[in-house]
Amino acid sequence: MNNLDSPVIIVATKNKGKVREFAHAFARIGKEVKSMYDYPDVPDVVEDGMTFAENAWKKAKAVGDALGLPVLADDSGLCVDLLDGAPGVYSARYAGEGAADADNNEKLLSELESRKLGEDTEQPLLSPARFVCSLVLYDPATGEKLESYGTVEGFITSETAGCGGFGYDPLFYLPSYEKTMAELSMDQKQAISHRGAALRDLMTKLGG
Ligand SMILES: O=c1nc[nH]c2c1ncn2[C@H]1C[C@H](O)[C@@H](COP(=O)(O)OP(=O)(O)OP(=O)(O)O)O1
Ligand SMILES: [Mg+2]
Repeated sequence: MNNLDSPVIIVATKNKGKVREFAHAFARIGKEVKSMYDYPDVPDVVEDGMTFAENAWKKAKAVGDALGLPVLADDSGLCVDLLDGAPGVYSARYAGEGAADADNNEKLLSELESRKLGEDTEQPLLSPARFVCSLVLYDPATGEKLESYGTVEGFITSETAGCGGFGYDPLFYLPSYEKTMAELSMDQKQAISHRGAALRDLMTKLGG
């Protein structure tokens, strides 16, 4: 598998936050990122897998085969201990199909608050949680598939803070920074995030 030799990396995503992060990461090694916004005719992929890895593979396979070009797919999400790992693979549609990030964040807080009835709801850190990212690089010419994985541990906090990042970042608190993920710079997020870790894992597996 040597498709990272190409000057253009196609990422099988319509998430603009992911596109920004991949563009930033790959720019460091002189690569341009294209996304599904550059290939509007590629149909949406049904993400009905039971795991992040399964969904990443579904996206990579469907888009790679449709384009006849190597692609990178990302399936990621948030797993919250107090919610037994939810929203997990349902993170993007936690508040319903087509939900906006703000709706999902609100749903997360209301679910956590309802679980904590009778306890001290004033406490700012509601539950330990982790972000998870599965990446799949797929080359339809050879059928080769390379998988990587990354996580980051934190806590869900009771009030949103910060306007960087995307998704659940404003509620994801990192004790070592005393900040939410949305208060970090893109470089800081990349250094510690599930996506940054999965990208480093991928680079290692590609041999550098
Ligand atoms: O770094 C992150 N910071 C905050 N939230 C995040 C992050 N990474 C994933 N998430 C959340 C957002 C979304 O609710 C779900 C991903 O769902 P996921 O299906 O992988 O992506 P998506 O539907 O937004 O775009 P696409 O499938 O086209 O890649 O997890
Ligand atoms: Mg999705």
